[in-house]
Amino acid sequence: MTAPQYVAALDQGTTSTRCMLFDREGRMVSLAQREHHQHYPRAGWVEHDPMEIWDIVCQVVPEALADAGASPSQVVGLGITNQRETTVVWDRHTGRPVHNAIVWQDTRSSSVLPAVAAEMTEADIQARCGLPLVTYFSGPKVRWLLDSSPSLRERAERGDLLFGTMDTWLVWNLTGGVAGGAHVTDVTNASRTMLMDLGTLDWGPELLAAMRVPRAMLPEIRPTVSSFGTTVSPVEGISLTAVIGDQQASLFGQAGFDRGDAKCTFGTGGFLLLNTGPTPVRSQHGLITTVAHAMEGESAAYALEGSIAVAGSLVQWFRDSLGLIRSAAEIETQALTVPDNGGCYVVPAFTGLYAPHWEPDARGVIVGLTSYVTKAHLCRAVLEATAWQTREVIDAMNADAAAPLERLAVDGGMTADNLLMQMIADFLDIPVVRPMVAETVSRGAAYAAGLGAGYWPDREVLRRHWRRAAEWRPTMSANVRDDEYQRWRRAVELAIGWGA
Ligand SMILES: Nc1ncnc2c1ncn2[C@@H]1O[C@H](COP(=O)(O)OP(=O)(O)O)[C@@H](O)[C@H]1O
Ligand SMILES: O=P(O)(O)OC[C@H](O)CO
Repeated sequence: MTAPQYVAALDQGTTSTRCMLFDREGRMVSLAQREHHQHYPRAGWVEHDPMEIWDIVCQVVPEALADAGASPSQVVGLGITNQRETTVVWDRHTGRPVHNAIVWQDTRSSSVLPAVAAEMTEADIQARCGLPLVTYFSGPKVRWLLDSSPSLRERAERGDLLFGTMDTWLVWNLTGGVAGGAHVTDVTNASRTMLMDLGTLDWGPELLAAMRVPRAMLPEIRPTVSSFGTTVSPVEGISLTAVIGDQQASLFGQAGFDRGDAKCTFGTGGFLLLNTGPTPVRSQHGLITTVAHAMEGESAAYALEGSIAVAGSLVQWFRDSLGLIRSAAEIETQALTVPDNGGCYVVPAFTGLYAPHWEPDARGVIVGLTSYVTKAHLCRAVLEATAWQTREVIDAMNADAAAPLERLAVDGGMTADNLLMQMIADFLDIPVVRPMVAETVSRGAAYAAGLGAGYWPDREVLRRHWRRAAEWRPTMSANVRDDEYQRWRRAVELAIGWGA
């Protein structure tokens, strides 16, 4: 009997790293997962230790293989998916990072934005890369790092330092590191750096000049599904056949291959992506333009994205910083004990507001407090904050897109919360559907890697794996919805500018 074959996904996320193996029917056969530390050296700064993350990768990949009883030769391909924008700079000779990774949520680069804007107008930047000039993306983070030390800039210009998002850092280490690791990224990750020109899908010289990023430190950009090398560590001989940013991966994992397909992932943040097909669509309503995926030999598919910085992380803050709940799931049990928010609204603008506002100076507010308000009302307002933020990005998406979304496909850790899913259906006034497998990020990376390895013949086969697990239909009256939305908007107005 021949040994079974699998495809693997390595998902390096904001809070944890997971490795999963999938079989030909798209079933997950093993999972290994570890969390890494979050470092908050100052208010607004968020860092990860790239060496800790690499160590975790060295644990979870062999563990996932062992869990499935599989040898590396039984894995036809590995797909890497990752938290996007998070910036790593390391020395190509020693393999050591020169600084902790600067995480996508980190706002320290606000200090360099005026200098960038002086070299290139915001409108020009957005026209070239599809992104607003804010701290979220990698380019300003690299500029902050190199501006912070003349010696780092000198080493970067000499070609001694390498830049990468998490995918690049991991592929370089997986393929040998200082002993000849591949310095590569894929087009979805590159589209988040603010350094890639959306027209050419290559590094844009004008953007590099504005961000003062030397070309010598940048990886080669490849299609999402293509050859990224072969692993030499922590296990030998697995082909890296796909790399894809995690939010694009969940669109792919929900079989969102074609124009008009959309999904929203609710994890640390919330990310709504609409596949707009082979032509980039420029938003007039505060969404960003990004690459959805690119298959070797085909033109790229683009997406409109509505990014919400704080979704599940508000629940974590309630649990870990305020200690008001013991587990994330308790937010729902508490919220279910009251019929409404008691007049209270939470706008979690911890790192400013992302789409559709892009207000870096916004800060979190809780409004409507009276002595009537209890912990349960606050818990309800926490969940409503995610649902209203989703309504704002859906409104922007519907205003930009040819046709309004008729239903919303969802995934991510927060979709375990039935009350939240019902709120989203109510606030958006469309059905919300959740697929059977909520692990759509890893699934998307596995799909891409499996297509690259010829494990699956085409995307049609994968589309058949999608199964609906649950659906929530709107039940709220239009009057209540409209009144509540007005109150939410007033709360948002109070948040905007608070941190200026
Ligand atoms: N039952 C729940 N209700 C509300 N939020 C939840 C629930 N379970 C998990 N979460 C939130 O979901 C997030 C984890 O989701 P996950 O998709 O694993 O995130 P990520 O991939 O961004 O690390 C956490 O921020 C957590 O607070
Ligand atoms: O790792 P996640 O799931 O929090 O996703 C983070 C996003 O990629 C940030 O853009």
